[in-house]
Amino acid sequence: MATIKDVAKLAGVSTTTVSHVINKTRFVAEQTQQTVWEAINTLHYSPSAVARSLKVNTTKTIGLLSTSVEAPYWAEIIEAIEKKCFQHGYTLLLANAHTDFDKQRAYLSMMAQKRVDGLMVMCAEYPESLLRILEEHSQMPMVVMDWGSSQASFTDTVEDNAFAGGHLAARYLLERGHRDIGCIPGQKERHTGEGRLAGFIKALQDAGITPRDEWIVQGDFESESGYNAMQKILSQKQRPTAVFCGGDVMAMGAICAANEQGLSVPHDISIIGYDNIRNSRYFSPALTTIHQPKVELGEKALEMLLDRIVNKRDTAQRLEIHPQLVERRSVIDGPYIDYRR
Ligand SMILES: Nc1nc2[nH]cnc2c(=O)[nH]1
Repeated sequence: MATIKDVAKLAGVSTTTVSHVINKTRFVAEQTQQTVWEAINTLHYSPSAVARSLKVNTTKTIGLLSTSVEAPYWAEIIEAIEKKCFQHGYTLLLANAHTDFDKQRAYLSMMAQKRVDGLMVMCAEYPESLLRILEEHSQMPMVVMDWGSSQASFTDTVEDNAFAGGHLAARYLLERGHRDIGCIPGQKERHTGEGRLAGFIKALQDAGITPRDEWIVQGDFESESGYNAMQKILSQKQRPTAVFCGGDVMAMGAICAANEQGLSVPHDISIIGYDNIRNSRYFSPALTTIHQPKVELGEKALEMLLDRIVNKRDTAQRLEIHPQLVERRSVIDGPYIDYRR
């Protein structure tokens, strides 16, 4: 592989001049620049990022400590981050730790050793042990993307207003004349599980309805859990007329369970999801859902992190995104439509 010395020799200049041409760090005469680039192209020389990093003390690399890329929700956020990183000339280093603490610790240490310029964190669950090691690594500029309203002085955060989104979903069902409403939330340990459920419960209580425990069946954001939870809800003597699923993928499982029991969504039971994953428009029926601004979440988080890196900001910032209702075909009017308050 050609080295910078080979390029300098072929171009008849010093290695310092080659370096200045590549990095545009000092004026070099037009003709000399051209000779150097011709030598670079002839030798297929590729400048060493390692050597550059040692010189300028940045690696132009962003680390992402995440959960998985398997679920569409994560995939859409990570895609947005990766695109933005590319636009800004950064390489994204992806570390899926699957809520495994040993893996999270190992990856954090690798990111630190690789001298990433900044760290994005999307670990889904934040037990004390994880928070402690994140704080231990807070010499790296950091943004935590899914930690809700939690405030920490060592990192930037993004508030996704999960409570407001759950409230919005339940309010919509109430306004469409449903009062017997079930829920399949994601894990309580996750802000998107607990926050969305809390908003749902509050909306029912505000409408004078006591949520029925037997209609709130725990899911885990996977389609199988939505399927099993819906089977459990439908096996009861009295059934709800509508169900709020705390994630679209669980809604997909729930629709499948209803269909297999000979029920039609929305005519026999209405279903509303959350996330507005790309494919939810192609569910059968097209899913009414709460839009989580995933692209905005990824982009805003990265921009906040770059601000920390480039402008050396060291005070914590918090940005917000806001969920929105997307009406499609999986909810119809319930039996109380004429008695709405
Ligand atoms: N799969 C998955 N989807 C989500 N949507 C919102 N939160 C989550 C999560 O933790 N996992």
